[in-house]
Amino acid sequence: MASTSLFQSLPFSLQTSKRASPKPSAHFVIRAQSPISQNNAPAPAAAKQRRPADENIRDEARRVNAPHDHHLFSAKYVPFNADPSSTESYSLDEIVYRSQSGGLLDVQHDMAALKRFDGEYWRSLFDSRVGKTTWPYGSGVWSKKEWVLPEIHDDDIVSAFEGNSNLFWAERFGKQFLGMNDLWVKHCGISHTGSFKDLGMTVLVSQVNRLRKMNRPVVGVGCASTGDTSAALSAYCASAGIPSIVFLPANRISLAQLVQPIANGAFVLSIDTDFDGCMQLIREVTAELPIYLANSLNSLRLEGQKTAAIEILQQFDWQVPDWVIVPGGNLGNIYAFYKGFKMCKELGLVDKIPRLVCAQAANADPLYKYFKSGWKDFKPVIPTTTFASAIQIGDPVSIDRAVHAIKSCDGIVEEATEEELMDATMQADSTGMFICPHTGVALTALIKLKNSGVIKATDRTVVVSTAHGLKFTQSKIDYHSKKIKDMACRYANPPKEVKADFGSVMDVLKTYLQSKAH
Ligand SMILES: Cc1ncc(COP(=O)(O)O)c(C=O)c1O
Ligand SMILES: N[C@@H](CCOP(=O)(O)O)C(=O)O
Repeated sequence: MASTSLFQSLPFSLQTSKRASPKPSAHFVIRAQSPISQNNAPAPAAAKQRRPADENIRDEARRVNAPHDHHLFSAKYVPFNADPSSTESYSLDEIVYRSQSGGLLDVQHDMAALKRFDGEYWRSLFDSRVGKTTWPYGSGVWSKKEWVLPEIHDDDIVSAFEGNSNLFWAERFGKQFLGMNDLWVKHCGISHTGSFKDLGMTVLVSQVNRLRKMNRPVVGVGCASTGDTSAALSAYCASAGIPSIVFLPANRISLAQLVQPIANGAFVLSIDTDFDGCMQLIREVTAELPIYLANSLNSLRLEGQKTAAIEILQQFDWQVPDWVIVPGGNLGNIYAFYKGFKMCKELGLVDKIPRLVCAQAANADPLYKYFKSGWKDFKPVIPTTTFASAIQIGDPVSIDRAVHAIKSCDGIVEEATEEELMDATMQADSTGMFICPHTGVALTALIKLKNSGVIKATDRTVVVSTAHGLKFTQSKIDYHSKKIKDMACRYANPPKEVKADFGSVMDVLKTYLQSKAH
């Protein structure tokens, strides 16, 4: 449709958006009743009427959200980083994970359609949806629906109102350990299933829900997992009544992660191999059976994950941090962050993007080695055991995406030894956080880059925390009990055993208080 006829068919607020930057409503902005008063000053928000008792929030969305929002914007699969002359593309309703040449795919949005609205429009729209229970925009992912899966019907969305996670000012950690004043932790792990995977899984499972309603051959959804993808997949599938199948490397994931898909009713296969072995198997299986692939090889997932980057900008009132540090394993997330930041720049919400750091465990560091070789020679590695077990991955499926992201933003790859990542985790915990070992990997990268002068004391820096620390309690217990072989456990804080009498309790307390007195 030509842009002029499109604009003619739309209500006032949309037609004038380029010039007037209208304030959108909490629902989708394209509605006949514009909230802009005649002199263009924001009108006071009218109190929303409580919906009728027999109506739920999905019904309300069906009644209130304008029908236009499904047709204005669109997205399709294209080969990742394709030559501009390539015409290869696929509808998001097709079941396809690879390009004709066997390469990765990417979700490409109709940027021309999105650019009909200026940066101020998008900032206001996204800001207007935060902190609400409006379906589906109460989710931090679906509050950016036009940039995620624009064509899906609100009715098909499967959401736990994920996202909108805390951007935590790490005041004491920054000051005490780094001399930094502007250090932040984006707590993506404080989420429905305890990791950032919820952000991508709501998108993927929603699309599966749509495909099943269209009678596409999808009987179940499957993934290989180091624990977090399977937890998210099983929860979202259970919520939509869709069968989920998870391939887990036997004895390589934490108990808290293992129990999640079991409790959510997934079909759990514990397989005697590592993650890379499970990944290979699920790829073969999904090529043969009507099981939809839920790993980040499927580029739909990254559309949800990229909203964490947009959220960071939004939480800084659309100011851009200098650095964002992301732990990397299968390497989808580092690209998702890059894509989120890049879209914000391209669509005029911000004028630059941050430099990204991808942080890997030294025991599973193929991207780090590639970076250090000057991008000369990529070789998968055989990873060895790491406390950051969710990133124990030697042959990451998104290697090309990660390299593109790092190169495009003048990024850096760092790594952390087991002792470094555990010490950093415990140091952070000692300042009131309770982080997972993967976040410890990211903090180690920060410590190294700060010590070498690459990151400056005044740089605004965000460390992405990818999972909840409560999923990894065993590693913390081992550390605090000083039970880890060849590790000094310098920050261990073991409980003091004390006899059950007043005198003994008083003695240990006096000694403790003396050690703490200034
Ligand atoms: C807790 C946690 N952190 C980081 C990662 C790394 O993310 P990615 O695989 O997208 O690099 C994963 C999964 O791989 C994870 O589960
Ligand atoms: N850490 C992941 C590994 C798989 O990554 P994915 O993003 O490709 O699904 C997990 O938790 O399983």
